[in-house]
Amino acid sequence: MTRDHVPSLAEFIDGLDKRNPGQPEFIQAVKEVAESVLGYIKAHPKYHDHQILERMAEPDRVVSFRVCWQDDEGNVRVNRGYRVQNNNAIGPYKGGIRFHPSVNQGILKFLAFEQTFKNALTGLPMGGGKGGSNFNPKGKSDAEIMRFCQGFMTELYRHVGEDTDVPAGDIGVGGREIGYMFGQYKRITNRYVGVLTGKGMEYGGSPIRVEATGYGAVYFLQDMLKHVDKSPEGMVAIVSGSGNVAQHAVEKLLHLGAKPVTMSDSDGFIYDKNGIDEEKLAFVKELKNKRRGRIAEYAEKFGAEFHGDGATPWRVPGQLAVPCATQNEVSGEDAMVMLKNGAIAVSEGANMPCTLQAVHQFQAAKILFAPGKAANAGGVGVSGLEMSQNSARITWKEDELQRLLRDIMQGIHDRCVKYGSEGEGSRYVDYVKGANIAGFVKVADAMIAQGVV
Ligand SMILES: NC(=O)C1=CN([C@@H]2O[C@H](COP(=O)(O)OP(=O)(O)OC[C@H]3O[C@@H](n4cnc5c(N)ncnc54)[C@H](OP(=O)(O)O)[C@@H]3O)[C@@H](O)[C@H]2O)C=CC1
Ligand SMILES: O=C(O)CCC(=O)C(=O)O
Repeated sequence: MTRDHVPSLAEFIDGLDKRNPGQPEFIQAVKEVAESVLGYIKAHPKYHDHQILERMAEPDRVVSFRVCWQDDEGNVRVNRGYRVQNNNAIGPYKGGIRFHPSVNQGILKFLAFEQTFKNALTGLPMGGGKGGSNFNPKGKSDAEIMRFCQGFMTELYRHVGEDTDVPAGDIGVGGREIGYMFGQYKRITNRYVGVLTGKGMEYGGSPIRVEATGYGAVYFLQDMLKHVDKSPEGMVAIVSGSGNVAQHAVEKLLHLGAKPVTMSDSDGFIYDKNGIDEEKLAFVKELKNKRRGRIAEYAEKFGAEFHGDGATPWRVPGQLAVPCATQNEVSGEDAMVMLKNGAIAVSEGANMPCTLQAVHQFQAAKILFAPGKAANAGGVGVSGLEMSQNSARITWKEDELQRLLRDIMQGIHDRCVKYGSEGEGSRYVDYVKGANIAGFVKVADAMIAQGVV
């Protein structure tokens, strides 16, 4: 690539594809960003001179390791663990750990790349990383989970630290797993530091970290609606997932007077025409967080519909959609049906839940569409605040954190509007473009200031 030739999208993706074979999710995540920023790079040649996008799309480091553990029958089991440290131009690497059988290097590279932009959007000093393992926590006993977490941290501890890389939870990793990993880090290093976020309140956690991702995604939805003089009150909301993010998205939708009617897990989804209320949500929390059961039980208990065989809820009519399960759960076809059914706003609680085809459908229809790197940044935002509290060895009050989360989400919305507005005479904001350019500029300027490294 010559210095005076900014690559076309096709040229850029062709090179990326060749360098990253068999990693479709990573290519997809980078392509979505490249679609937004290549024009901006053309207009600001310093970013091309410094090869910023090419550098951002090549992780600083990918660590892969063996995790050995023993199951309850005494069998030795082997899994693969990873940490992808994508970019630390604006702060220590930061991002969750995922335990799911689908985890591979390409999926973690996509998540670490997204995280770099997301963390920049929060306005806090955090670089981007992500880790995980192909370990399947489903059906494992508590003792097996503990032994696996200890095995995972026995290698990971060399690569993380409160000023180096600070992991947190993600799919399959919640408070229980963070506790076991924190205990093992402390045992190996004999140091009591904020090396992980999402910790329990008894040992350095932050108020509202548990709620922050789901609440934040709904705050972002509220801000997008407010920008066009609307509010979520009275609107029907389609939610997927039933884990941490989905539960708190449903909770905040209820606070704001919306009517959530669906939730899901990998077996299928429930459709409750009467609406999921506080009491029904309390049942889901107990089912998923304590008994670790399946969402189908909701349908039996409350007489709602259950659609099995891994069905997703996107054909259920509703004005609002908050996908909170996993990547690529909303196809282009789903998007068409949602638009036909009257969807006016989509806020991605999960990371990249919409395929690129779905994103293009929403952009073409000019509905309100918030990409995950903007909409679900509340979780990592409060993680950043947990890091600050740990450094100062204090815990702030819950209402202060509630206020700070609201401010962070408002700040992200404003940054998206700054770079994603269509211009005079139009109120339409392309939040994908806005989030990508705002995140890019912040990281890019820091990289340029720090030289060719
Ligand atoms: N936790 C956080 O703070 C943040 C999470 N996110 C993103 O939000 C999403 C959900 O995370 P979180 O709620 O923490 O995870 P949880 O593990 O708490 O819940 C995940 C939910 O998604 C479902 N799910 C997972 N994988 C699949 C799949 N392949 N197909 C269908 N359903 C699936 C799970 O069902 P089942 O139990 O059957 O697998 C479960 O209902 C992820 O994309 C994550 O990256 C983003 C920002 C922060
Ligand atoms: O809280 C964190 O550090 C990261 C949360 C996360 O994994 C994400 O934002 O996708």
